[in-house]
Amino acid sequence: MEKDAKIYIAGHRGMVGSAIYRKLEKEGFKNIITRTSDILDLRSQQEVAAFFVQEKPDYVFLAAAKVGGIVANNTYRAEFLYDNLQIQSNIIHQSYLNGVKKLMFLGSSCIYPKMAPQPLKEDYLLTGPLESTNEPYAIAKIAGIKMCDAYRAQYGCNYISVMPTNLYGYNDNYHPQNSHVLPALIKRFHEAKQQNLPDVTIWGTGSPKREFLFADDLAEACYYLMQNYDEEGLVNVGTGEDISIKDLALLIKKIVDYKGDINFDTTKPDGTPRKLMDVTKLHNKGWKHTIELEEGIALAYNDFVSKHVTV
Ligand SMILES: NC(=O)C1=CN([C@@H]2O[C@H](COP(=O)(O)OP(=O)(O)OC[C@H]3O[C@@H](n4cnc5c(N)ncnc54)[C@H](OP(=O)(O)O)[C@@H]3O)[C@@H](O)[C@H]2O)C=CC1
Ligand SMILES: C[C@H]1O[C@H](OP(=O)(O)OP(=O)(O)OC[C@H]2O[C@@H](n3cnc4c(=O)[nH]c(N)nc43)[C@H](O)[C@@H]2O)[C@@H](O)[C@@H](O)C1=O
Repeated sequence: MEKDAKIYIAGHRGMVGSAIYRKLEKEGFKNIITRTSDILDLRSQQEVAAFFVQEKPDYVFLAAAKVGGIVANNTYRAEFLYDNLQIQSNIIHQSYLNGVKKLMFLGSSCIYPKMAPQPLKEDYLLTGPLESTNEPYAIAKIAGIKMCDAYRAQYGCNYISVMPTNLYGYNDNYHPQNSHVLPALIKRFHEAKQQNLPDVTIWGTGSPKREFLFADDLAEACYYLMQNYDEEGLVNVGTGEDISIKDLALLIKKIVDYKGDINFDTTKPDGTPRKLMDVTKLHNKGWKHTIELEEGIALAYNDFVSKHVTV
């Protein structure tokens, strides 16, 4: 990307979009364009078409999506399918019509089959049934990958698909029901400490394993791949290491310095037992994460405390 190129970050107020924005600013890009969802509803074909005709961006980071944790995905199944299909279809198609030079589509590790062998290699896509709690979201994300590939095959568009593992970091969503596990537990342990509560409840059995990447590391990877990767298909972005939810809870408890007990609400879903990314392809392309989990959680916790997040 040329330093004066016009770059559109869709979803720039979100956790990932804001990290990409910071990275591009740090690298000296001055022509970054953004719109909040109240100004531009990316589900609207008319609004997105008018925006692309007006702005004619050179490059697009597609980091806008309907996003949430296991319960949000399972509850708002229609919205996770409709919103994500609309947002990504509108942006990808208008990018084609308006001559965007390169587009990055962000998917998720939940696109892989629930019981796929571990670690998850890129070619396990569409080899088995999906995890039911996030099937609508995963179907939308798989459609996004296939749409990028179809526009590459038929029209020669340089659209790439990046599959991040579970993310956390600055500007995360701390909603008690709709967030992902890591921000949910930061908030719950922090509030339990403040209120001297005797215990904290964790959803599920604690046995599922997840891999976590700090959002600023993902932004570094996105920037690197935008410069150095031009292939069809998908590329995993993660750390290649995972942790059980129980051990994650113990780590957050330690960082927050909460002294009470932990118990488990097994009426809540566990989701996929494990989804560890195989990051061989990413490493072979020349990129590796730098922020380890304990350091990243401390950074996210400080961000949470500094903003006195309320929901
Ligand atoms: N968080 C995670 O653990 C993971 C995320 N991802 C992917 O990364 C990407 C970014 O996720 P993340 O940053 O966490 O999500 P956030 O919820 O933090 O941000 C999503 C952004 O999308 C925008 N958006 C949503 N709906 C609309 C709409 N109808 N019109 C316009 N803008 C809209 C929002 O804009 P506004 O603020 O203006 O309302 C928001 O800034 C997504 O594609 C997600 O699937 C992948 C793997 C894991
Ligand atoms: C990124 C990814 O995010 C979603 O999938 P997920 O990996 O299952 O994400 P999660 O962070 O919500 O849960 C991880 C694990 O943690 C457990 N857990 C414990 N206690 C809490 C808790 O308090 N909140 C949450 N949310 N989970 C908890 C929870 O029961 C589960 O076993 C997808 O829907 C999909 O959208 C997607 O791509």
